[in-house]
Amino acid sequence: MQITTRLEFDAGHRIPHHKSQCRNLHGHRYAMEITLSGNIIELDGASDNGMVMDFSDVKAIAKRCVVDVWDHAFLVYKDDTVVLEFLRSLPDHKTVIFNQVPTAENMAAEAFRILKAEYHDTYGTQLQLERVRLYETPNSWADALS
Ligand SMILES: Nc1nc2c(c(=O)[nH]1)N=C([C@H](O)[C@H](O)COP(=O)(O)OP(=O)(O)OP(=O)(O)O)CN2
Ligand SMILES: [Zn+2]
Repeated sequence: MQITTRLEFDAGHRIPHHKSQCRNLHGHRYAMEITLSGNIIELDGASDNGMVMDFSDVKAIAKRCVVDVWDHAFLVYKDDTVVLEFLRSLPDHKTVIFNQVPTAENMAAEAFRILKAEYHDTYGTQLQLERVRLYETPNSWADALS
């Protein structure tokens, strides 16, 4: 069985050497879909009986580990020195430094890497993270898969 839940956040970024307008500083309303697989919990009386994992618990982990970190931050590539220097000049600015250019692909891969370690198979139901889908716009997304 697979389940998917969706969270949204706002962030700024740029793609430094992009051939077109994405080299400019700009932002997106990102959406992130988390897909988990596992057997359904069968435990009479448990809050999550009949679920792979409670959606609220799936979201709480994704929020704490990724969304709250990236929301209303500027996501900057570590070698984008001119922008990094500028961001460092702003007092208390929320900046997240990426080891790769913050494309939808690299963001999905980074979110997957972070979250994979956070969803634990506590009931022995083979629970595991299957996919992180990161929408950069309503029309374009990247999938990081297990
Ligand atoms: N494979 C990828 N291509 C592009 C990425 C990316 O992360 N992966 N990112 C960008 C830019 O960040 C840009 O902001 C998005 O590009 P684009 O789809 O052209 O933007 P639109 O506003 O035209 O998108 P709509 O879907 O029409 O709203 C570029 N390419
Ligand atoms: Zn963009």
